Amino acid sequence: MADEEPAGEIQLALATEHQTTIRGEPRTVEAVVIIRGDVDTSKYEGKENTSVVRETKGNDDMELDHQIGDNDGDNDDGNQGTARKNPKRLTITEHEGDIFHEAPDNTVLVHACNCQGYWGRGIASDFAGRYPQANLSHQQHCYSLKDKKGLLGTAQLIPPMDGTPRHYVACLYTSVRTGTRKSPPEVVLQATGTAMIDLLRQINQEKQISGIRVCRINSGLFTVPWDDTFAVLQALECEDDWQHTAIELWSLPTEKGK
Ligand SMILES: Nc1ncnc2c1ncn2[C@@H]1O[C@H](COP(=O)(O)OP(=O)(O)OC[C@H]2O[C@H](OP(=O)(O)O)[C@H](O)[C@@H]2O)[C@@H](O)[C@H]1O
Repeated sequence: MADEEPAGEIQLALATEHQTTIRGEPRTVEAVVIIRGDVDTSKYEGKENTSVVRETKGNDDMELDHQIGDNDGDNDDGNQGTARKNPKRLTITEHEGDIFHEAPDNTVLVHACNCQGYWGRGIASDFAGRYPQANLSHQQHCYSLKDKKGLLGTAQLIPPMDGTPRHYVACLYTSVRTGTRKSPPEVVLQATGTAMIDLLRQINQEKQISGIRVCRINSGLFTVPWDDTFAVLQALECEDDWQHTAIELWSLPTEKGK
């Protein structure tokens, strides 16, 4: 795990400059430097496209309630502010089987992620094996932010970049960390709502998407009861002009009926 590595610095020169948007702010990153411990970072001052990230220790999850999504009280995420009459909801269909199996080109495959930039275990490790370039994009996205927990409650939609079949990979940042330091369930659930809306907004700006497949996010290593996450998804309010509001929930045969 990153926290256990010795002090020092790691430089990641990105193969291609990375364009990303975080909370509406466009960012361009060409190199990432990860600092651990007492390292002089003054040589990186003025290098605009270099993101210098300092790894921090300590459990910061409890600060997060105040940092999820847009908390400025306006109504720009479709789920805050004044209630809408008869809001459009997601159409959710349930499917049994492997989420990856025969997924058509231009399907979005959705999973939940920590904000640290690694897909270590669970279905995340399957994504890492199948989509190595998308994994790199995910890492760059996380390391482009000085304070990674700012990703909580946001989503990253990664376009197809690993050959065929052409699949989009979507990361819902629903917990800052993982393992024993994962975010508490109420934080994960709140983040799931805002992240899913963020993802749907991005999906609905894409022209070629053919479908959206979601696994039972949060219900494995994040240990949030599936019914709670399902209720969050059912309650989401979609924008009226969104074309993509149908999601497929894929459950493994062992999970069906639970
Ligand atoms: N092929 C397949 N098709 C369909 N469903 C499949 C499947 N394979 C597994 N599932 C199910 O997919 C759900 C999610 O279960 P997971 O435990 O993976 O994820 P989660 O969302 O609770 O937690 C996220 C953290 O897990 C990772 O691990 P690390 O932190 O990296 O170590 C990440 O990086 C995050 O941090 C469970 O219902 C699994 O049965």
